[in-house]
Amino acid sequence: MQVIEHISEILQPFHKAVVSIGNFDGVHKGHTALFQRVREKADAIGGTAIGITFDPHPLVVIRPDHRPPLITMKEQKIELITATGMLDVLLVLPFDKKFATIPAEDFIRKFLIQTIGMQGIIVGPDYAFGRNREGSIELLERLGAELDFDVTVPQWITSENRHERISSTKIREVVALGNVEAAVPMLGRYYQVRGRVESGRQRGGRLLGFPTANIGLQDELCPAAGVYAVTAETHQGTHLGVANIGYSPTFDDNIFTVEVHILDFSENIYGKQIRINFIQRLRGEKKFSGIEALSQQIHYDIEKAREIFNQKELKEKP
Ligand SMILES: Cc1cc2nc3c(=O)[nH]c(=O)nc-3n(C[C@H](O)[C@H](O)[C@H](O)COP(=O)(O)O)c2cc1C
Ligand SMILES: Nc1ncnc2c1ncn2[C@@H]1O[C@H](COP(=O)(O)OP(=O)(O)O)[C@@H](O)[C@H]1O
Repeated sequence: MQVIEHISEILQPFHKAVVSIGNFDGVHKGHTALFQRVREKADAIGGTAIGITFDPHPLVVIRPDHRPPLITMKEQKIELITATGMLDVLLVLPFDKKFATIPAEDFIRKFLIQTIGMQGIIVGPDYAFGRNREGSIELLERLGAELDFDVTVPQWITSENRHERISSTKIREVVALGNVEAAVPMLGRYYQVRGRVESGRQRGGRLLGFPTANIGLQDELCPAAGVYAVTAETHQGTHLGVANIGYSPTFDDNIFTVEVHILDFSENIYGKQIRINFIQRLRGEKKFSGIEALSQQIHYDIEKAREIFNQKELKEKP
């Protein structure tokens, strides 16, 4: 799949472009289903399957106070869309205030038709884009009749066990509540955060006997404070781990951290990139009477996490 991040790289329209446009935050199963339809339609006409997304998320530019926490940052979004194997081209359009003022009709005529060569578009049932969300399905259908492109609006995709439609909003809700398991059928994978290992308060290893790799989050969605069974991906591969999110109330410094103790691991990974995949929530954060009580509880957390990994058979193949 070709990734294009600057419009100037598009030198001529694509051959029979079939497109889907969206933020695709999370690249969840609903998004994958749309890409599948794009692939099928492109194959049917011998055309090019194209995804169009924006960076940063438009709300970050238009209404920063209403910006949603992101399920996937740009890098992971591109990786996941690539991994679906369904698209030929992904356009990641730089979104800024000027872009936000383009009337939807101009965007369709000048960009989608003239620049891209669009012959078909597939969008979800509530999709609208462009200034003031003028780019409605009605507008697409009206211009489709005039300019001769097809508009396909597939049904909502629902998750198998929840019977409700899959959406980035729903995924944000369950993850924010710590119900990371509920996100799995919607995402088709575990919820993941990524970051560079920063130095913390030097308590984990020395004081507690459980060193933790601390990472800082920016715009990402953060699971509710608490303790989780996780897998941690380092440059060495995938390991089992226990993560703690919150303020470590046993100590009084009141600093928010996202940290992971990686099981059976003793390397210095300061400055390295790691990824944390959330398998299951174990408990909420608690204030303990002291270091010994907290340390004992972390032992129990690790036992519980190992049981979960064994049940899920994550041990051999996390
Ligand atoms: C699995 C796990 C569970 C934890 N649970 C708690 C908790 O319930 N309450 C708490 O105050 N701190 C908890 N901690 C956080 C420790 O207090 C924290 O790791 C320690 O302060 C080290 O911080 P540092 O990495 O910045 O040195 C937990 C840590 C881990 C790894
Ligand atoms: N099993 C492990 N899990 C996580 N980090 C580990 C582990 N073993 C060693 N480390 C290293 O130790 C560091 C954490 O030690 P810690 O005492 O908690 O200090 P800090 O306060 O800087 O987090 C990690 O950033 C990592 O480089």
